[in-house]
Amino acid sequence: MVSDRIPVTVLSGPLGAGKTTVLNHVLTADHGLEVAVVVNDMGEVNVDAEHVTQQSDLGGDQEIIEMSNGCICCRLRGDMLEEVGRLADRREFDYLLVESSGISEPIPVAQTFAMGFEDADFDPTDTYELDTMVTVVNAHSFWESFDSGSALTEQELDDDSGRVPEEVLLDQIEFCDVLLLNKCDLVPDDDLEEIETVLERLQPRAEIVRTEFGDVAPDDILGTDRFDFERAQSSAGWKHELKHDHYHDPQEEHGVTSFVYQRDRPFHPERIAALLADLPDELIRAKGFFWSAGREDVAMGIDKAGTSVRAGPSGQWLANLPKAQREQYFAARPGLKDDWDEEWGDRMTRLVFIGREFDDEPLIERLDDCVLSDTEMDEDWGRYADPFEPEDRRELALSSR
Ligand SMILES: Nc1nc2c(ncn2[C@@H]2O[C@H](COP(=O)(O)OP(=O)(O)OP(=O)(O)O)[C@@H](O)[C@H]2O)c(=O)[nH]1
Repeated sequence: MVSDRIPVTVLSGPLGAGKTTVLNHVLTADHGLEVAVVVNDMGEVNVDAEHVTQQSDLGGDQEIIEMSNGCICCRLRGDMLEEVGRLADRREFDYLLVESSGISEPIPVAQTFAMGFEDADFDPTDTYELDTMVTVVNAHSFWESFDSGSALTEQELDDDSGRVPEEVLLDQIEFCDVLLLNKCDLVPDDDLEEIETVLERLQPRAEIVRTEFGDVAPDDILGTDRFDFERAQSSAGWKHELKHDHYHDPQEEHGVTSFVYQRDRPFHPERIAALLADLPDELIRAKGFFWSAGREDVAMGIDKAGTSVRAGPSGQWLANLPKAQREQYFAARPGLKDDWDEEWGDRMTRLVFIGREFDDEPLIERLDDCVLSDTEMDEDWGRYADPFEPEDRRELALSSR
């Protein structure tokens, strides 16, 4: 290895996807590395760490740090740094594997290793180098995760974040370098192809590896050198789609459809709010921004992950910025000028939809019905009711089963 820092692989993925199974598989594999392990579990007793110790023949010289009663992406961030700092002092290992809890959000965990954390004494960037972010996906329950949002238990969600399992799972999928599609033994090949196609749409940059009982080759997740914070952060499929310069036709493959919906006119606020509360169940992901008539001051964002839909004020239009500041954006990204409208500037709608076995045309028609008509374009939009501005100005959660 070129760097003398200790490489780190982080395993994420929902409860029961197979993270511990993968961990055990890798620990007992023949890779010649001394691996230290941090296991994060939300429960009082760290069941996972017990499993790791019981199941792997660690020969007594491997170190397992258990982090219970909290999540390493939030409450235990500082604690985790302390622990890995202590480990680093001894430096009796050459690789660090972290199994995060099912509800851990990958970005803060990655940030902790890539940038340190607040005023923690230990700076991990001196000693550690984030090598690979891995997400373990349960092929067997993948569709259920999006149908019912029941992939994680109530207890697992008790972390005050207010986020539903599908949102966390999508974060884990959209921010990673390697996707392990585990439990492939339980799913027919056709379904696996469909799931893989969805995963590719959600996260085109990741390497997808099919596994049974976590039987991954160590090289697939250790020492891959794939992690790059900037790239990981912009690697979500919807970001790619939004960056397409222009609208592209719906793409259908293995029953998976994705398309970008783009319009220059605003939506009628109440009509689009009603539609967003009633999106087809087959839609797995919807993301992007839209223009709501009467709210020329702010771009509205949509974030649909499975059955959870959030929409509300989320960003600035360049048209609202002082001219000098706007010019700076144009200088940095000349493409921005292409869609500039004389009257309305960059106000427009651009949404990405990714779904499975769904017909895009009826949805496009319904979206078009929400766009202002010619007559409405001449109305006083300020008189429209605004369903997107709740009192506390937080995002409006339209539906979350
Ligand atoms: N059939 C099948 N079962 C599997 C596979 N991988 C893991 N399992 C089983 O699934 C269950 C959960 O696996 P774990 O490895 O504990 O899952 P986890 O992601 O660590 O779960 P938490 O730590 O509780 O979040 C265990 O009973 C495993 O034996 C697989 O590929 N196929």
